Amino acid sequence: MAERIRWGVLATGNVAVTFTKDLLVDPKTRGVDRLVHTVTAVASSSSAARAADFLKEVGAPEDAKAYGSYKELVNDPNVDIIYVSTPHSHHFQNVMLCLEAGKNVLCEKAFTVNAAQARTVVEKAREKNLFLMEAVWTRYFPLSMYVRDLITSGKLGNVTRVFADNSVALNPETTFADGTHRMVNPDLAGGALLDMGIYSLTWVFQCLYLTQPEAERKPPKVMSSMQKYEPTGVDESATILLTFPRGSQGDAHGVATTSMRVATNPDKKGTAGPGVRVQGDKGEVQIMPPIQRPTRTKLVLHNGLIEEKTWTPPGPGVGSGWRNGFGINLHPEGVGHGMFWEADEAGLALLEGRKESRLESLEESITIMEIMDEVRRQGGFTLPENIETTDYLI
Ligand SMILES: NC(=O)C1=CN([C@@H]2O[C@H](COP(=O)(O)OP(=O)(O)OC[C@H]3O[C@@H](n4cnc5c(N)ncnc54)[C@H](OP(=O)(O)O)[C@@H]3O)[C@@H](O)[C@H]2O)C=CC1
Ligand SMILES: O=C1OC[C@@H](O)[C@H](O)[C@H]1O
Repeated sequence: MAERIRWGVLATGNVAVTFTKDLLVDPKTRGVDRLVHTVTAVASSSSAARAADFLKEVGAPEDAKAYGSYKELVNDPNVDIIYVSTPHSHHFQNVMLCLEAGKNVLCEKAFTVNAAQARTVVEKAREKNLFLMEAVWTRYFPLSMYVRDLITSGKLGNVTRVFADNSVALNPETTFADGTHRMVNPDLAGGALLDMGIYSLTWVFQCLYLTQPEAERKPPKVMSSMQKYEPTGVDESATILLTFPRGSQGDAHGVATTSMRVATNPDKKGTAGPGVRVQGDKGEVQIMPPIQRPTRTKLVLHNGLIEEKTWTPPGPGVGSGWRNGFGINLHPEGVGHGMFWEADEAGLALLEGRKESRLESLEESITIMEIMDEVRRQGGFTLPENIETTDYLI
């Protein structure tokens, strides 16, 4: 008999809609029979009416509660785990609120705005013996598992280089002309690095760090360059060179790039080539963009083997559309978005009593935040003090 995971949703913006619709897809459609997800409550800081509209929009059960404040949500005894989907500027305060109230948490990326905040929430989760996970959904795709298996099985040989680019030409002066959108607004921790660069770093890390035996994982050295978006001072592009020490094997290099000025996928059809290249001495695997939700891979080996694969998330999922904040990206009917796989990992952890994800430990989330801190330091980019603080203000 499948066990029920009772979710609370904190904030009702774009990604919350997508995530919650995916959450409510029957897990059997993806071969999961140990659990079933349900939504028992949602909170909007705008109003209880907005929360009620959200519940209708996502097709939540009739008896789900709609709250007009996050505090009410974290105190609901019928919630096992809370999905935090505010802008990253607010993750630290919101995650602390949940943990202080004794709730398990799945928090959207970027986990926090800096490593000090990440360390603080991790300490709090451990002190309270609660589950905590950064919602980097890409890691949980079967496609990602395939790529990691190619690396650990030795099929690519010794993997010593990964290129990963996540860039979307957003035309920020026009798209975000008034400077208030979270992508460009420093008060909402705007900038390409924290929002999109995290996926480039995710690919580099899941290929060059997660695939190493735990005891041998070492943080990389960081060199980077950053370009600012003049109207608001956030970063519009970041280029990062990571050197992973590998002892006698020789170092491995990761090149992680991100930009809101140019595009990985200019025609949105993948014609321009891969967004990620994972290279070993026997060949490479390419991941076609968008790299946060990839559906196509190409394996190219030195021995002449070429293998292209398509990885469509099972449906019914969001079906008619995905609101990504910059417009609507349509998926065909019957195709899911793919956020359910990360929810399954969180749900299984609750059933098994685990306090962390198996595919991204809290130490790894902190290490990646440390790298983003260093990239911002090298680029001379700080966020407002009230966002960078580790003081819990609520
Ligand atoms: N995994 C993924 O694919 C994606 C992840 N994300 C991540 O999710 C987070 C949210 O992104 P997204 O949903 O696009 O953002 P939205 O702006 O669409 O939604 C954010 C929500 O947060 C709440 N909120 C609380 N305080 C504020 C504030 N001061 N300003 C704005 N909103 C506030 C609001 O909900 P309410 O009024 O109900 O409280 C708002 O609707 C980000 O951290 C982003 O990185 C985003 C897109 C895709
Ligand atoms: O996580 C994300 O993935 C999709 C993008 O559109 C969005 O900016 C980002 O937050």
